[in-house]
Amino acid sequence: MSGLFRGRKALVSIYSKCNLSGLTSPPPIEVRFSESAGRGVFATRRIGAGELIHTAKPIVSHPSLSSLDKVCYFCFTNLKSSNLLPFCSDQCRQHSKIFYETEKQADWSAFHDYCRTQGLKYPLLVKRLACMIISDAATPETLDVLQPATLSSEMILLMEKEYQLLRSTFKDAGFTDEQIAFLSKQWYINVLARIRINSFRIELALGSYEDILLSAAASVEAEAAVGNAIYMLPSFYNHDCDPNAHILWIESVNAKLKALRDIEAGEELRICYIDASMDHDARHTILFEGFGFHCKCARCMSND
Ligand SMILES: C[S@@+](CC[C@H](N)C(=O)[O-])C[C@H]1O[C@@H](n2cnc3c(N)ncnc32)[C@H](O)[C@@H]1O
Repeated sequence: MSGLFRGRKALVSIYSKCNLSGLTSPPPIEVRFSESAGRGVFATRRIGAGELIHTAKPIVSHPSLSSLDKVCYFCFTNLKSSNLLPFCSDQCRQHSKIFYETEKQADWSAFHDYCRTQGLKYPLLVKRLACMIISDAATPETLDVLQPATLSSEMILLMEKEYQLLRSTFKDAGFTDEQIAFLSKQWYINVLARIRINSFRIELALGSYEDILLSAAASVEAEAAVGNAIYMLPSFYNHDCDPNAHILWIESVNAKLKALRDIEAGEELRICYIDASMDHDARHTILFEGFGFHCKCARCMSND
C-alpha cells in the first residue's frame, strides 16, 4: 500500500496538495482504496443530485496550440483583442509570472511544430511543468503521487525526439546543466506516464451569448478542446460507464465536480472518462487503449 494512505494524516496531506478553491470547509469526500480500481474518491456524507462537490485548480495546464493566442496563458479564459499580454487578468499574470518569464526566454517554435505535426499534446504539459520547476513553482516530484500508465517500449522510443527537442530548446536558450539537471530521459518518461492517464482535455462551457457565437464560428476550423490540465484530487476519481458525478469547466480551467444523482455516504464517486453513449465493445477498446484498464463498472459487468 502506498505510504500516502496509512491513516488520517495522509489524507490531510492529499487535501493540502489539492489546490481546492472556493471552499471554506473540506469537501464531503475522502480518498481511499476501492475494491476493484485502486484508489478512489468516496462520499463522507450524503450528497444531493446537482450539488457542487468541490472545485479544483490545476497543478499544470497548457492551452492547445490552436488556442495559444486566443486564451489566457494561465486559466484559458478567452482573451479580448485589447489584451497585450496573454493574460486575462492581473491575478493570472501574478500567478504565472515566474514560469511565464522562464518559458518566454526560449524559442519554442521547433518544439511546437513537432507537437503540431505529430498531433501531440502531452509534451506541452511536460514543457510547462519543466518551466515551473526551473522557476521553483513546482518540484520534479510534483506528479509522483499520481498513478502512472504502463508504457510500451515502442511508446518510449517515440518519446526520444520530443525529449531531445525539449532539452535542446532549454540549452539553446542558455539554461545551464544545473538548471535542467532534473530533465533526464527517465524523469520525462515518468512524468508522461502520469500525464497519459491523469490529464483532462478541457472543453469550456461558455457563459455569454457572444462567446457561444464565436465558438460556433471557431469550431468549424479548430478543435473543441481549449487545452489540457492535470489536477490532484480529480485524478483520484475512477471511471464508470454510468457515472454518478461529472467534471465541468465554465469559462476557465478551474474544474467543478458535481453530483449527477443522489449519492449516499460511503458510496464511491465516479466520473466517465469517455463518451458513455458508445456500445460496450467500443468503450472497452477506448478505455484499454487510452487508459490501460478493463472496465469493471456495473454497466460493463452486465454487458450493456
Ligand atoms: C485517473 S486514475 C484513477 C485513480 C487511480 N485508481 C489511482 O489509484 O490513482 C485511472 C486508473 O484507475 C483505474 N481505474 C479507473 N476506473 C476503473 C474502472 N472502472 N475499472 C478498472 N480500473 C479502473 C485504472 O487503473 C486507471 O488507469
